[in-house]
Amino acid sequence: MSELKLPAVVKTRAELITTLENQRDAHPRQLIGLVMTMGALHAGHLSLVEEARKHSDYIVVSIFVNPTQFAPNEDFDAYPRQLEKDLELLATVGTDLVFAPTPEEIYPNGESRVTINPGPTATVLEGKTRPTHFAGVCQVVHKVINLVSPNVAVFGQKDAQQLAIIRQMVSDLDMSVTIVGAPIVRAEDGLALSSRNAYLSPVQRETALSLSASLRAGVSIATQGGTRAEILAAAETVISEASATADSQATLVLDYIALVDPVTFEDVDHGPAVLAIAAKVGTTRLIDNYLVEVK
Ligand SMILES: Nc1ncnc2c1ncn2[C@@H]1O[C@H](COP(=O)(O)OP(=O)(O)OP(=O)(O)O)[C@@H](O)[C@H]1O
Ligand SMILES: CC(C)(CO)[C@@H](O)C(=O)[O-]
Ligand code: BAL
Repeated sequence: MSELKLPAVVKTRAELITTLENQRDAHPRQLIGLVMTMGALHAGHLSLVEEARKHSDYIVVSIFVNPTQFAPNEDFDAYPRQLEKDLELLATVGTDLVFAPTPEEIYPNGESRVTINPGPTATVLEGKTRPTHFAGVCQVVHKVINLVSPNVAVFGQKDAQQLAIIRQMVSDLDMSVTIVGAPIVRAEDGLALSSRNAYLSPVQRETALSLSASLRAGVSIATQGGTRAEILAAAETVISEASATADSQATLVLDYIALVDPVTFEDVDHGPAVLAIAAKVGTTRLIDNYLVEVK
C-alpha cells in the first residue's frame, strides 16, 4: 500500500480553489467528480470514488466531520478521525485531491446567519430523531459543492434519506451538478459498512446483523408479492426477536422500520419503495435500507 502515490491534500479553501483553477487551466475538458465523506473510510466510501471515476476524470474527496449536522448530545467529539490511514486507502482507488478542512475553515464566521431549510422530507424518520441533522448536511453539501464546482457528486444509498434530500436541494435550488447515487456496500455477513461500526464490540456487531436480517425478511415478502403490512410485519418480527434475546452488553432498541417513497420518504403501499431501519445497538445508532418494489 505504501508504494502507491498518496493523493494531494489541501486544508484551506484558498488552496482548494487555486489547485482546482490550475487543474481546470491545464485540463479544461476534464470533468471533476466530488465524493464527500466524514473520513474513517471503508470499502463503501471507496466504492463511491470508483463510481465517481466512471463519470469524471479528476476526483476530489472531502474529509470533514461537519459539526452542524450533529446535535449536542451526539458523537461529534468521539467520531473517528484517521487522516493518514484514509489517504492510504484513497490511494488504492486513485484519488486526485483530498480536501480536509477544519471547522473554522468551513465556518469562518461561526454560526451561519443564512441556512437551508431541507423541507418536509427532513422531518420524518432520521429527521424525527435528528431534527437539526439534514439542515446541517444541506448546509455543508451546498458549501462544498460551491467551493469545488464539480460536474458530478456521488453519495451512498446507505444514507437513503440524505441522498433524496440532496437530490431535492440540487433540483429546487438549481445547483449545477449531477448527483449520482451508489449502492450499499455490505460486509460478507450482510452488515452495511459504516464508520460507526468501529464503535461495536464483537457481541454488539453480532446483534447488529439483525438490522440487515430484518430488512431481508421484508424484501423476501416483497419479492413474493406481499402487501405493505406483510412486508413490515416480517421485518418487525425479526427485529423484535433480536431485541428480546439480545445480550445485556449488546442491547437492541428499534427506532423505526418504514416502507417509504424513495423521493418524499412518505409511507407507500405500492410501487418502488425504500424499506428502511434505524436502531441503537448498545449506544451506537445504525441505519440500513433496501430498495423494494411493492406489488
Ligand atoms: N456501506 C456503504 N455503502 C455505500 N456508501 C456508503 C456506505 N457507507 C457510507 N456510504 C456513503 O459515504 C458517504 C459518506 O458517509 P459517511 O462518511 O457518513 O460514512 P458512514 O460510514 O455512513 O459513516 P456513519 O457511520 O457516520 O454513518 C455518504 O454518501 C454515505 O452514504
Ligand atoms: C454528506 C456528508 C459528508 C456531509 O457532511 C455526511 O452527511 C456523510 O458522510 O454522509
Ligand atoms: N452518514 C451520515 C452522517 C451522519 O450520520 O452524521
